[in-house]
Parts: sequence; structure tokens; C-alpha cells
Amino acid sequence: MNQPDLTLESLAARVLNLTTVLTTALQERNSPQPSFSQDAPDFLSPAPEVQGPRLQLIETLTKMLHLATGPTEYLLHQCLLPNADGLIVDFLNRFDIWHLVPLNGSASYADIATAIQLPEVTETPGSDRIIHSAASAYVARDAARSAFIGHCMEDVRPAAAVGVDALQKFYLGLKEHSEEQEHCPTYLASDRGKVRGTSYWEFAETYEEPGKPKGYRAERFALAMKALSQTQLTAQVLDKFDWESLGDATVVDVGGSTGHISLLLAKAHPRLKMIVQDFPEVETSFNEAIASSEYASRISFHAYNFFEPQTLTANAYLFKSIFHDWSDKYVVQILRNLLPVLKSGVHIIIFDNIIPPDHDEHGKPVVPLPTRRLLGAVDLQMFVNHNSKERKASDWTEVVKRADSRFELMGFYTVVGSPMGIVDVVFNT
Ligand SMILES: C[S@@+](CC[C@H](N)C(=O)[O-])C[C@H]1O[C@@H](n2cnc3c(N)ncnc32)[C@H](O)[C@@H]1O
Repeated sequence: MNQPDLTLESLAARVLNLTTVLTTALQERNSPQPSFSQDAPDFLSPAPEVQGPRLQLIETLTKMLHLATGPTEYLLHQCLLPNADGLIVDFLNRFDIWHLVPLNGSASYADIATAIQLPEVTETPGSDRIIHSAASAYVARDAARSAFIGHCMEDVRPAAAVGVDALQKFYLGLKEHSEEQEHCPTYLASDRGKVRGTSYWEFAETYEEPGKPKGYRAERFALAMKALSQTQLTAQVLDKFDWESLGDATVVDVGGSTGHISLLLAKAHPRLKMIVQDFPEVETSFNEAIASSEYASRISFHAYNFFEPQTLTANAYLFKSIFHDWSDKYVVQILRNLLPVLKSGVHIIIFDNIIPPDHDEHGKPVVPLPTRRLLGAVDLQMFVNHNSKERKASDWTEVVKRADSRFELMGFYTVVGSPMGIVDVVFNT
């Protein structure tokens, strides 16, 4: 589509304007301005007055970069840079370079080469000493962030590399999208020369490698989920549901991993009792994360496979980032497994990505480009790992109703700056 208003000059003017709006909004909240220094804020304020212009600024800068790059170089960059970027991030993370450079200090290339037992690269650009930037210091400060990188680089990247192979092998000639889990690229991916041939969950639990404990990938994944929930305005989205309206209530956090979402809820709502359900293997990590917390008496663990009928009665069942891992036919099974314990009025709270409509009725984009790109990437990651997808509001309605007509959709709640939202469903007999 020809867009004559998108010139370098008009975009630059918009960048200037948005920068002023953003920095003023931060000043008004006494929030620090973003910087490259290692003590820069990890996140900017969640206020919509900050997040709105921030996302528009990223969108405008992306378009400017695109224009300045030009079509020939753009395609060249698209082919070369993602491979190089992935390789570099994987290297930094696997060799834990984050901790070989001291915070508030520096390290030489020679120091690092000695520590990781690799030959030193002789041609180093600029200074031979390395210091942390805001981004690397952010990883060095919290193991969960490095776990998220490890999951993306070591679990997902080998599968993404055979994504088109999976399309050719499993999809050629099909008229409709397959709902089968075993048609995802993960089944074709290889690690250390061995083809996985199994679901992501089984692979993560059973994968073995010299020098690493069995199941380390599953433990790392749980930690990665914690890192993810530190972004995406998780607490703000969680707040969109009126938890106090449940009164003295029991909430089952189905597939709740090590309990980090239950912890947030227990902290914010003293009348809630949380029960985290997940695979039995997760219990040890759950205990490590929750047992020493002052809220431990209100958060317990219950080993449960959500492909079996639910046995716990509760006032609400929370599914946080569960259903986007499963295609519709499995979501229907998981929801139907609640039926034996559901009474009228019980809430099923789905906390997941909600893909917004791309355009309004006038064809104007309604969602900032960075959010659309992120959702597109997560959607592809779900295909790669599980042959599942991210869902629009209409997809959520369809799959919930397909499970049982007594499930009533009460509302969709989102916040500016997060791709996630809450789908509130009530069981009505
Ligand atoms: C994407 S993670 C989400 C974890 C957590 N709710 C969060 O938002 O951080 C999916 C979780 O579902 C769990 N899970 C996968 N299959 C399961 C099953 N059949 N029964 C119970 N839990 C399962 C995994 O162990 C994992 O903790």
C-alpha cells in the first residue's frame, strides 16, 4: 500500500513529538529516564500515559529504520542478522558471559577467553575491555532472565530452524490446519545430533546431557516463565479481575508451575487460598520458591495432569498461559475435565494473550506495531513448540463454547502495553 505520508521527515517529526510526550510523562511520575547505563531502570512505568507513547515511538522508529535501510539492504539484513543475533545471544548465555564481566567493573577479552576455555579472538573492535550495558546487567542480576534466553535459544531455536520442514512434511495437501500436537516442528528438531521425536513437555522432562541433571530444561522453563511474568504488566493485567468479589475463596492455579502467579495473588488478596496444580516433578521447585515465603500457609501444591478429570472443588480456576500451548481440540478436553467439580457461578479465569483486531472499520491499525510483532512472534513460537496458536477474542469465545454451552463469556480485560488479557468465563447451569 502506498503511504505518501510516511517520509523520513514526517516520521522524524513524529519521533520528536513522541519523545517529548514520553519523557514528560516519566518526569511527571518522578520515574527515571531510559539509559544504556547498567543501573538504568529494568522497566518503564506501567502507566498507560507512558506505555502508549513508548509503543508508538518504537513503531515510528521501526518505520524510519526500514525507510533508511531501503529494500535491498533490508532483505539482506533479514537473512543475515537474525542468524548472527541468535548465535551471539546463545553464546553469551550458554557460556554465562553475563557473570564473567563484573557489575560496575570490566573484563578483558583475554580474561573471558581463559575462563571459558575458548581461543581468544585476536581482532577486537575498539577497547579490549568489556563492561555491562543496561541489557546485559539486567540478565546478570536475575537467573530467571537467563533462563528465558536459554529456553528461546536452546529449546525453541533448533525447532524453529525446521519449521518449514514440518510444514512440508505434515501439512502439504491438507485443506485445514492440523490440530495434532505431533505435527509441530519440535518433533523434528535435533539436539546434539539426536532427533527429539516427542512433545515439548516430554522432551523438557526427559532430555539428558553430560554434566546436566535430567529434566534441567523443564526446570529452566519454569524459571523462564517467571522472567516472562516480570514483563508484560502481569500484575496490572491480573488486577483487571475483581478477585475481592470472590470473598473467602479457594482458587486453583491449573498448570501454575512454581507458583509465582499464585504468590502475586496471595500477596494482594488476603482472603484467597491458592492451590497450584502441575506435574509432580514441579513440586520440588515449587517448594523451593514458596516454602520460605510468608504466604506459604495459603499456597499449596497438588500434583495433577489436566488431561484427567479435575478432583478439587474451588470458587475459581485460573489458567495462566496454559491454553496458548494447546490447539482447540486439547483446550476443549482440558475445559471439559473441569465439569465433574463445577457448580453454577464458578469462574474460569483464562489469563493469556488476546490477539486484538489488526484494523478498525476504517482500515486503520489499532494496535501498535511492537505489540503486533511480539504477538506474531509468540504465535509462531506456539506453532513451533506445540502446533498451537494465539487467539483473538472470537477464537476464545468459539473454543470455550465448543467445550460446553454452559460456559458463559463475562468479559475480556486488557491493559495498554501488554499483549495479555483476562477472559472471564462463568459456569452457569
Ligand atoms: C506455559 S507454562 C505456564 C506456567 C504458569 N501458569 C505461568 O504462567 O507462568 C505451562 C505449564 O503447564 C504445565 N503443564 C503442561 N502440561 C500439563 C499437564 N498435562 N498437566 C498439568 N500441567 C501441565 C507445565 O508444566 C507448565 O508449568
